[in-house]
Amino acid sequence: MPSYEEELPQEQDYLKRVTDLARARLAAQQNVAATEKRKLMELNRQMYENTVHFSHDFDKLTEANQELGDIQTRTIHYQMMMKKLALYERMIQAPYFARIDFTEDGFEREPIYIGTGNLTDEDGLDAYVYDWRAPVASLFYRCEPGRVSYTSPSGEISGEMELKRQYEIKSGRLEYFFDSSVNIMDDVLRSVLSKNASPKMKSIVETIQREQDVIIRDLDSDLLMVQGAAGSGKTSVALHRVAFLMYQGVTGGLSANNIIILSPNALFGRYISGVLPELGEENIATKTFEEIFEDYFEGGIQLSTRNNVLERLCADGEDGRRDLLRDTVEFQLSETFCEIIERYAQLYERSLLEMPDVFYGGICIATRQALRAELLQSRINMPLAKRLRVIEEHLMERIHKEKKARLKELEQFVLEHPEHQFEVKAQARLLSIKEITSLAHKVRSFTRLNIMGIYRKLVGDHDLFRRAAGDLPLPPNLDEILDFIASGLKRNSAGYADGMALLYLRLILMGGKPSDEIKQVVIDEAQDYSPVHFRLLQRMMPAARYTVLGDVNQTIAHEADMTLYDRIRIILGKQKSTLAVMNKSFRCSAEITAFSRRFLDRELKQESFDRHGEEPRVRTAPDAKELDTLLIEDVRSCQQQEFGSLAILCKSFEAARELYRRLIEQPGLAELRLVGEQTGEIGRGLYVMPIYMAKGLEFDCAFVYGVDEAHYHTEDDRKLLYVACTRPLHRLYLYAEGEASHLLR
Ligand SMILES: Nc1ncnc2c1ncn2[C@@H]1O[C@H](COP(=O)(O)OP(=O)(O)OP(=O)(O)O)[C@@H](O)[C@H]1O
Repeated sequence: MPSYEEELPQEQDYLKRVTDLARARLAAQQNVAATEKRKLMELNRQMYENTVHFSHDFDKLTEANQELGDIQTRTIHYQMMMKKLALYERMIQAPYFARIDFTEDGFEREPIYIGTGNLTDEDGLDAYVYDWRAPVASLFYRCEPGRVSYTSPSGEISGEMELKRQYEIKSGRLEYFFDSSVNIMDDVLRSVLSKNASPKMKSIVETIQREQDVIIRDLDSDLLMVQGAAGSGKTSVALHRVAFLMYQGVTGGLSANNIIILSPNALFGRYISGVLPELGEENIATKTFEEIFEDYFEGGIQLSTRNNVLERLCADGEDGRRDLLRDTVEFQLSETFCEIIERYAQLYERSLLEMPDVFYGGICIATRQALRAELLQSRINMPLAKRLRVIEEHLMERIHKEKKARLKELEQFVLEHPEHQFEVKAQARLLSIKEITSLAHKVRSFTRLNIMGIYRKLVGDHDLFRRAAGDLPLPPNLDEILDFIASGLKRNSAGYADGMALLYLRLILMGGKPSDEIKQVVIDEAQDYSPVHFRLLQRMMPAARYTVLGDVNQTIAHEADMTLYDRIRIILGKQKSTLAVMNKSFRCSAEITAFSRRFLDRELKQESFDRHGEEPRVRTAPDAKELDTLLIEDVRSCQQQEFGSLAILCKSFEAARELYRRLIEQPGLAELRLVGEQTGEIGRGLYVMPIYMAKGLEFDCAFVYGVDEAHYHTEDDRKLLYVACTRPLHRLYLYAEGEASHLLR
């Protein structure tokens, strides 16, 4: 076998060829792109001038419309050019990170260099670098040298893998390379994981693990679910999978507007926003359910956020009130509540929707019976709101038909009553307009649905609620729950759980907005969603495929176990569903993972990647002042050790704010920042925040404050501690005033 020194010149030579080629490509593409840009700008200018000039000429406007189509096509083409330019720029810096030598049965040995994009020669026949998403690259992630096979679009391909090599290339220079075995791969991963946390999530393309790769490349499942321990790479896998599905775009797969990523809050959305661009893909906007609500209600109802509910559930307060809020929210987001809303919607249509006789000029143009008959005869699978619109149109047509005759009557009326302002015809027309306007208003009072009003009627009338529920199981404290909901409803604003129920009611009564273009829905932190969320998605995007990732041990203020995944499968109703499990945590050191294990459901195993650090420490003090002193000491010590991101985690925002006020006074802690609902982004530095806002994020060091028995003693608290203790990569400290909670034992 040739030695490192013998191989080095060949490798350097290959790198030079590849970077030279990337440079040449970049230069050529830059010229083409510059010409294309000029053309596009010229077309845009012409289009603008023509549209202004011909704004009254229909033919010219049609022509302009066609031009607009051309511009859009050229813009897409231009964007693809820009993507290529970015790829060549990346390749000049580091064109590949791995190589495998593969001899396909019946062919010659071929070195396959793997990077974040494809690079071929001019005619596209010889590949210099393969994209990590190409089928052959899966050998690098899944196999050891020896007899191997991979799945390509044309079927299973077998052969011999002779070499598996990794490279460190910086600024176009080969720093070193090594031939990898399992142990060496682990060393590389250990070195990657030992680094400090970064403010934005990073790509893991060079160290994707076998079980992660299987999930990333799955093309068979309509519903792919992943239960993964904290820090096992769920979010990373989700984003690499999105990049993979977009790569399939070349062969008829997905573009950015075919994918939606649901994120628990805006802060998390921003944290993950760097990964796809780093992989050379367009970023995909993440959405929260609060934003989806806003898309439908368009500012008509102000919705309070889920974080707001979590705060009320986690903050200090009267236990009874908190329990009632928890019961209420749990019930509102449940399957039963959805079922009740569905039954209520039917009841509303059949017997609660009141339609009066409609009179015009003293004549009945439609009786209530006729209107009801028309409603029932209309297409039953059309949402009620649409059928009512048809009725409204019919009524207005009838009114317009009678208008002339009615005008004659009104002229006669005006003649008989001489005390009017204008001449007879004008006065009659004025009366006619007023009459029709008021009638249209009356018609709309029953053809236009007021979702908030309909919902308020349901939750405000206990008998009606029970009637709608029929034989469904109801909570024992239903009356209390309904009073609690009704008292919280305002005219133009709603709590988060009300909002989800309102959205569900709206989709049933008014139908969804067409969103056939969404083909893949990615849901991270799935354990935070309830049946209503999955039912909403099912109604909004029935044809989409789903990737759902969660950890039932990380629920906050509600219960979840492995049956969560069965329920998701049933609600989404997908034929081909798969549940994968990822147990190994890559985020925390082995000591932190071992410590966090005490908060886990025993049935779910959790392993740690073999990376070691200091043991977590539980610190206690008799009063808050002394406890603060210990905390400050630890924070300073971590800062001196050059840890860049530090988070002090409290049970609620209220507790975080109180601690913030005390600490900000301390010398040397001026950079401390309080993270709340309004915080857009967090970078390196020292933060204090509620645990529920730290979900999905990671820090070098975490300081979990206030873990005394009084604050942490329930099952919910146990899960909250699990979330908090699995945030740090390197250091974990916990602080209790008096005795620490028994949950820490
Ligand atoms: N194969 C890998 N190679 C390198 N780093 C990895 C790998 N898998 C995961 N990581 C790292 O582990 C950390 C945790 O990953 P990630 O946030 O995706 O986990 P998670 O399961 O979503 O966590 P949580 O349950 O807390 O939401 C990140 O820093 C990520 O970069």
